[in-house]
Amino acid sequence: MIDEAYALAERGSADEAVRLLERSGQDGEAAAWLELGAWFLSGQIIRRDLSRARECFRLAGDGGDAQGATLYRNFLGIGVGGDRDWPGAVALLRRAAGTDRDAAAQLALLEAMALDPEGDPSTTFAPRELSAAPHVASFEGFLTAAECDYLVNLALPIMQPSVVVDPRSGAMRPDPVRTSHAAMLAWADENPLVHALNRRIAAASGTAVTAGEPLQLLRYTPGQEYRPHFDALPNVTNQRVLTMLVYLNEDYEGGATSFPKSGLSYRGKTGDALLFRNALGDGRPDPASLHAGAPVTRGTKYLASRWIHQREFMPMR
Ligand SMILES: O=C(O)CCC(=O)C(=O)O
Ligand SMILES: [Fe+2]
Repeated sequence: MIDEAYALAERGSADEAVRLLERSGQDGEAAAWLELGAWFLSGQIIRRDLSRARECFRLAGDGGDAQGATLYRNFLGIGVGGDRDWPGAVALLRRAAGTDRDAAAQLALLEAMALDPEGDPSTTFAPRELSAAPHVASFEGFLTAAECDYLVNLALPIMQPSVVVDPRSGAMRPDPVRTSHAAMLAWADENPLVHALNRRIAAASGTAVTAGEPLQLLRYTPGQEYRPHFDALPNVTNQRVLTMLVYLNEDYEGGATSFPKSGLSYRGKTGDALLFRNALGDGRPDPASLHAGAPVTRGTKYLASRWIHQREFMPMR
């Protein structure tokens, strides 16, 4: 039936393909709702419609599809395709935790956090200033060791060679400047635990959580590095003004984050975070923000990286 829907869409009958998936969904085929939700989310076969995607994932989950249930819960926790309902997302997580090990792991970590009813940290963060130009600050013990382990285990099965933004075309492509592997936690992978960590990053950096690009989890094995580069992009109107890095482990050698213009070099312990400013007041890249991840010489370095823009990065409706 899903093959049939694809065949219809390829022949130009996308509306008919949608109706076919809807009919199978109504007949109890939960996988049809999941498929249709994916179509509405990607926008490749039919026009992107995030609220319809969210509704399809809800129907898939209600029909017993575990992936649909996960996607609906993630969208509810973030606020994609409709109102954000944090208590609702946590309640769904609690209901799933009996049979779903990942849901149980998320719930245990969330319950150990001091969060307000919206999922924002109820504590404040004290940065330690490391350098004024470029502006760099650290937050020691920003994530717990258990939170770091959770992120590493989440990333391992979905790691891909890292990409960079091509400054001419704007497209993402692999480049020898960045030889690590990375997992990008887009909305579908931004589960309530990841979302709570993104809100912690937003609170500590004094930014809106919607201004962040998807959290990236990076893995560097010996010889891999991120050569000197700027996170800020030339000629954009919604600049990547800040970067937050969180060091997820410490049992490796080499791999320090360094700022060649100021001579600052930082190697966080497990759970430490580094926040730096990439742009000048007017949004132009700050030349002093040049930085690098030095080659790892032994062991494996795991890092979480979040690029933060001036305004909302991607509309959620
Ligand atoms: O690996 C590092 O220490 C630097 C990572 C980095 O520069 C980035 O993710 O933008
Ligand atoms: Fe960077």
